[in-house]
Amino acid sequence: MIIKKMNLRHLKMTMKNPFVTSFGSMQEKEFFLLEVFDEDGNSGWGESAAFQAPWYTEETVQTTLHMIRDFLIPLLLNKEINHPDEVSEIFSPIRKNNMAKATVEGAIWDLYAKRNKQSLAQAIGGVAKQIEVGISIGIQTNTEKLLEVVHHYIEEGYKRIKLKIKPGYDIEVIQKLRDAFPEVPLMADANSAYTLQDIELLKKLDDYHLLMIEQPLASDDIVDHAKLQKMLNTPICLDESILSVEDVRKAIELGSTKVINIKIARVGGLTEAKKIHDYCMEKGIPVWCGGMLEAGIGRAHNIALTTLPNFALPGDTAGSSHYWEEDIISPEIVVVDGYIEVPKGYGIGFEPNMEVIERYMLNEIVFE
Ligand SMILES: O=C(O)CCC(=O)c1ccccc1C(=O)O
Ligand SMILES: [Mg+2]
Repeated sequence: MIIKKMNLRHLKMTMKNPFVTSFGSMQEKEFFLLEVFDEDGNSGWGESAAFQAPWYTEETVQTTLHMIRDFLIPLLLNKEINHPDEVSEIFSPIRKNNMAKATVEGAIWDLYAKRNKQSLAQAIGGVAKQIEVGISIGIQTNTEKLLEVVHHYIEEGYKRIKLKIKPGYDIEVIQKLRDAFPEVPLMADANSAYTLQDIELLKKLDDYHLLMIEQPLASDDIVDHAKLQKMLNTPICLDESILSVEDVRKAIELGSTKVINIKIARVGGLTEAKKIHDYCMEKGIPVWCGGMLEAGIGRAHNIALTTLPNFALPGDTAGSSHYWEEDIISPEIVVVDGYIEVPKGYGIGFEPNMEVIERYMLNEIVFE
C-alpha cells in the first residue's frame, strides 16, 4: 500500500470525573486522531495517548504534534509499505517518542487490516472473541466515597479492581477495602510513588492477597524492583519501566517483575506490544493491557491487542461511558458482566463518529 494522504485532527474532551494519581488530577484530555489513506481511498485510524503534562512519561500533547508532523509523517508520506511491522523499522532513526510513533503505527495497522478485509484482532493474530476487563480507580477524596465507587463497579461486573495508591493513601485504605470486599480481585498501582526506603510499608501489602503491585518504584528502574521483589510475596507488575521487549527481557532476567502491563502507546506501537506479548508467553509471564484514559479509537486498539492468548489477566479497558458523556466511535464500547465483545468488522471494527469528532476538534492538518 502507498500512504497517499494523512489527516491529523486535534481534539479536546472533558472526562466525566477527574482522574487522580500520585501526581495530581486530570479531567481535560487533549489528543490527536491520525487518519491515513492509501491509494485506493481506504483509511485507517490511530489515537495519541500523551497527556498535556509529562507526569507519566516525558511525552506531551505538544511533543506528539512536533514528532508526528515534523518527523514521522515525512518518513511515510507517499512511501510504499507492505506490512505494518515495517513502520517501526522506518521510524528507527528516531529515538523514543514511543507515544507519537504508536499513533502513526496504529493508523497503519487499522488501514492494513481493512485492506485485507480482516478485523484488527485477526490481523495481529488474536484469538479471543470476548475480553475480560477490570477498572482503574483514581485516588478518592475519602474512604466512604472510595467504598461506594468500588461497590458500584463490582455491581457492574468489572473483573478486578485497581486502586491508585500513594504515600499516606495506601495500607489503611487497602485494609478498609479488604474488610468491605474480602474476595474481590484487587491490585494497587503506585505510579512510582515509593522507594526502597519504604520497604517496611511495602511488605505489609503481603497481608491483603493483592493480585499484584504495579510500578511501586522509580519509573526508569529495574534494579531496585528486583531487590524489592525478593522481599515481597505480592507479585510486582512493571508499567512505566517497560518501553520495549528488550526492557522486558532484562527485567525478567533480573527478577524485577512477575507480570507486565502492556500499553501500546508506551512501547511504541502494536508491533512491539505483540513482541512483548510473545516473549512473555514464552517465559511464562502473564500480561494485561493498560490504559491511557483513551477515547474510542485508542480503546478499540486496546481491545484488539487483548485478544492475544497471553492476556491472562483483566485489563484497564473500561467501557466508553465510564470516561465520556459521548465517545467518538459508534457503537460505543460497552462492558457487560465484565466482558467486552470483540467486534467482527474490518480494522478496529468501530466507526469513527464524524459528527462527535468535529464537535470536539480544535484544529486539523492535512498532509498530501
Ligand atoms: O483507565 C485507564 O485508561 C487507565 C488508568 C490508569 O491506571 C492510568 C491512567 C493514566 C496514566 C497512567 C495510568 C496507569 O496505568 O498507570
Ligand atoms: Mg500504571
